[in-house]
Amino acid sequence: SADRYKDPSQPLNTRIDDLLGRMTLAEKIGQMSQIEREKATPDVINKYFIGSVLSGGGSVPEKNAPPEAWVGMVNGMQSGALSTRLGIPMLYGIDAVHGHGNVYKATIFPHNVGLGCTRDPELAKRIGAAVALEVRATGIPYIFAPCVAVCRDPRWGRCYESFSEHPELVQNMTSIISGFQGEIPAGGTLGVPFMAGQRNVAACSKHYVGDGGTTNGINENNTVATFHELLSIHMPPYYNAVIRGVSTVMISYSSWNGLKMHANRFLITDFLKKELRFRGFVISDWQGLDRITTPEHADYILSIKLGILAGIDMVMIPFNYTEFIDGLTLLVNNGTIPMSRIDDAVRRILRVKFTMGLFENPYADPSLTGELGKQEHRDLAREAVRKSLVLLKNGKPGDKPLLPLPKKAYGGILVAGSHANDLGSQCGGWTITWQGLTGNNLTAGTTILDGIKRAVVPGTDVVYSENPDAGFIQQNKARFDYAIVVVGEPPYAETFGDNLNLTIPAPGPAIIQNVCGSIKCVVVIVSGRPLVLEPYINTMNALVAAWLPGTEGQGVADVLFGDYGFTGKLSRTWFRSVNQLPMNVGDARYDPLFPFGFGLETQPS
Ligand SMILES: OC[C@@H]1[C@@H](O)[C@H](O)[C@@H](O)c2nc(-c3ccccc3)cn21
Repeated sequence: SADRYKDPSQPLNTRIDDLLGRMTLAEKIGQMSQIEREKATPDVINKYFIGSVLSGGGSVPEKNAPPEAWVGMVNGMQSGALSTRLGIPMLYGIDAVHGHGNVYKATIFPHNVGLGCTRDPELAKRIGAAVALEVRATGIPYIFAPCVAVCRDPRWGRCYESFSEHPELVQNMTSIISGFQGEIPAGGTLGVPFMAGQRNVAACSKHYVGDGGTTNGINENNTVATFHELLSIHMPPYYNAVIRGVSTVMISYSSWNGLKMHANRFLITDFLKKELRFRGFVISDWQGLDRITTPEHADYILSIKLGILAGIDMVMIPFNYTEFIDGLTLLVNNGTIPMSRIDDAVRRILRVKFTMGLFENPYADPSLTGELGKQEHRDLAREAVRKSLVLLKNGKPGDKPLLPLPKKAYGGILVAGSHANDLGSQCGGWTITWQGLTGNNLTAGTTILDGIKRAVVPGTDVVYSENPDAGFIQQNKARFDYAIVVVGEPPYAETFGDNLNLTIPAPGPAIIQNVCGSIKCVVVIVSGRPLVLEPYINTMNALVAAWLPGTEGQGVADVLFGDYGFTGKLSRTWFRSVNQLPMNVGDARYDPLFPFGFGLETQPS
């Protein structure tokens, strides 16, 4: 019979059943294998029937690769997949967690901690749609986003990837999935994988489950919680993600009450697949199987057995693919893993690939390359920056408000602090490289200082000094109308961001004390999370949390100078001292410097 699986007019399950029925074990296991692009030559993809390829953080075809280079790379790999006996297209995945972060000149949006402060699910959806277009500009149809972690301790290095400590706010921001994948139309079926068309991407809600609840925020560690606490704090965003038709779910490195999530059959199969009726595919994290054992990779056969039997469908291997393929083949052939488990995994993978139209559209749409870094997307990102900033203080007690700042400053304006003129630091981790970069050469964007200079009336003297010394300040303190001090955290990702003291890195505190001690100042904090502020807050006239705004630094000036009012509200509790942590809204003992939901407002001037 003609290959019915190739006929898009056939019902979805007919296509899946027809194709599955034709597949050898090797072809099935190939579909469950995701490898890193460094290993993914067309020949390897063809020979091992590889179903998916990824770019790890910073893994690019060449430095500053243009969209065309990405398209060429992905299409080359795809040709390897389509030349196999059954011609099942491969699925290329990448972390587009605040815009297409790995790609030179992509629009970088505020990280999720800032988006949570906008309280604007519609904005998040618009951002998702824009990110989907920038990802498609590079020929990629699948992203490992959104992270729907409910970060309960800001000492966690990934707290900025979480929309909020409050599960309901995270649930509301899952609207970004409907931006990435498109909105399920009225009359459409909720709760099954959905993708509207070829200007959308398949999404991945991560990391299932409880990644944001580990002890002391230690990355990949243990989340101690009753089942009720897990369901009420960490699980809610997955209900919304599944209903919105999220195509995939990624498993967390962390453990729940001492059991590795990657080996948790109850939560992956019995709860996510059966109770929540998730119909897409479950993907491991990078070497997630290896890390089931301590030390990691100590018994890879055991890892494969536990992970696959738990219900993982696709494995982000990502390098030792022959070891994985051989190991899984052995476990099926010796009856340890039943063919029914393999068929469930492949069925889910094929459902996503058929649903997203990958069989009909395996190659990139070259007409979309112009979507990367498009001004319209940058304007959207700038709007998101404006709405994400939170005004925490505006004038000392008894003083009149300092913000909005006057655009005319007769004596001039002093701008100080490393983060005023550092595009990389304002973007944070997952930007160009995995850990992110400092400096201004990493990609295209505008720094906070650029924005300030463009906002003030022409001729206004804007003096930038990264770390002005006491002498300079004494000589000039009568000169400047006011100062803007921008300090914060360096870029980081994952474990590198774990931090138990959460102090503003030096010389930030000294700059605050030196400048604000002599000149009226507004302090802008560029960070992935709340930091220790209490010792300095009285010297500041005004204080703004800017989070990790991304490439559109002008959005900061837009609200500082009153083109737009401040509207942002804290998505996280701002603690007084790390000794209080973890401390979240709703806790019996709750004594924050600024509570969840706090944010002063200003009117546009
Ligand atoms: O980039 C792919 C995935 C990403 O989607 C996950 O959110 C994240 O947990 C992650 N960590 C690594 C990773 C960790 C350590 C060394 C090398 C890579 C890889 N990845």
